[in-house]
Amino acid sequence: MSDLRDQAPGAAGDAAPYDALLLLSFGGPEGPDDVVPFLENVTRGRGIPKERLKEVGQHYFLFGGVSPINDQNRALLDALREDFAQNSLDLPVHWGNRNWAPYLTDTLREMALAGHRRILVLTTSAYASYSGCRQYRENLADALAALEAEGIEPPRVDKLRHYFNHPGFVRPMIDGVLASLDGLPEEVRAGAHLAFTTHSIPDASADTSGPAEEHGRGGAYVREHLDVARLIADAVREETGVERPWELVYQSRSGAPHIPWLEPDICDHLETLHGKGVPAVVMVPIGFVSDHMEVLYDLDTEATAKAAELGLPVARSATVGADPRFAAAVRELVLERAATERGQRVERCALGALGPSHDLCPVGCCPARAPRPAAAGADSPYA
Ligand SMILES: CC1=C(CCC(=O)O)c2cc3nc(cc4[nH]c(cc5[nH]c(cc1n2)c(C)c5CCC(=O)O)c(CCC(=O)O)c4C)C(CCC(=O)O)=C3C
Ligand SMILES: [Fe+2]
Repeated sequence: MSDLRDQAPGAAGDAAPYDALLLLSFGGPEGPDDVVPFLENVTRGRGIPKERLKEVGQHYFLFGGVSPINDQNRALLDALREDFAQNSLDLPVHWGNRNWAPYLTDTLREMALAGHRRILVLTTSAYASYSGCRQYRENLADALAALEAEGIEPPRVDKLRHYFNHPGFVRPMIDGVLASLDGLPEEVRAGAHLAFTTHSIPDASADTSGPAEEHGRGGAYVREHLDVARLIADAVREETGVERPWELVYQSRSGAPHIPWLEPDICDHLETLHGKGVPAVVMVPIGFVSDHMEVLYDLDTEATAKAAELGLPVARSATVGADPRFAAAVRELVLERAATERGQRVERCALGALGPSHDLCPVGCCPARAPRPAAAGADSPYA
């Protein structure tokens, strides 16, 4: 039976009970003097070897000490505001980061003082994992605790569901792969492999990613990436009429060498494919929402140099960035969640085999090594 309230006039642009959207991201340095303090923020208490930090610092210095992530978030903010305005969704959009200015606590304080009481959070991470989900929820809990300590009533925060399988996230990447294939020399195009790539994480955090009942080898993190990779590979096959082999591989490993992280690494993978006589490869960075430093350095610089050394033609396909289809997807997710919170039944759009992700992370979802308070989940100490 259809719920009449679903069709109520005016409901299309109604974000109630939410009164603001918060874009929550990683943050990055904006000049050479920022690089070391930024890396200190990122790695505080996380046991990254000094050598690795020096190396990663060099990646930033190679680009003038400027991470691309902040300008990409500014572009996403513009795209969201434009999409909301064009679709009569009256919802202010704010921005705060985990590791660099504008810091999350400062943004939340401004939002609370401006009177926002129910805030919906969009993170720049599409998949389940400790780094991409729970750690942001811990950051939210820390920020809310800081406001409380200042005598400010903390607003209520909810987090949008994972959007890895939303068509507004997947479709732009399909088009990116098609464009990359077009850019390859014609004689190698049909034989090109697709190498889907994402951030490596420790095996132990992959295995415990997602809700507890989904834990197991690779966990939700690997399963979600495999689902997106298969969706893109299927669409590309349908649209080009060519069956291309594909694999999910990893990049940007850090941590101590004796701790197992997800493999194979993209560079080793390129070497393996070259050894097998594969004529070309499209690297598809499905793990990244925009062209982060991991994309500019680890793929466009390091892996591309490796391929040149091998004499293997490669292309790197586009990330979603501020694509208007992604902005529209965020609007749909906001309206979906708002309607759900109002007790209405809504369609939850999702492609692939896994279905729409949960709204509320259950207890035991993507656990931390050392438990800490996390907001916007079933185990949140806040309402
Ligand atoms: C899964 C995942 C994402 C994707 C989801 C998401 O987007 O959140 C992501 C994103 C990002 N990671 C970033 C940068 C860094 N990540 C590091 C370290 C680590 N990342 C990890 C995982 C992830 N990271 C892990 C398990 C570590 C080990 C230490 C720890 O357990 O915390 C380090 C320390 C040095 C190093 O070891 O590499 C840096 C500098 C930037 C900014 C890039 C820019 O400036 O454009 C972004 C978007
Ligand atoms: Fe990272």
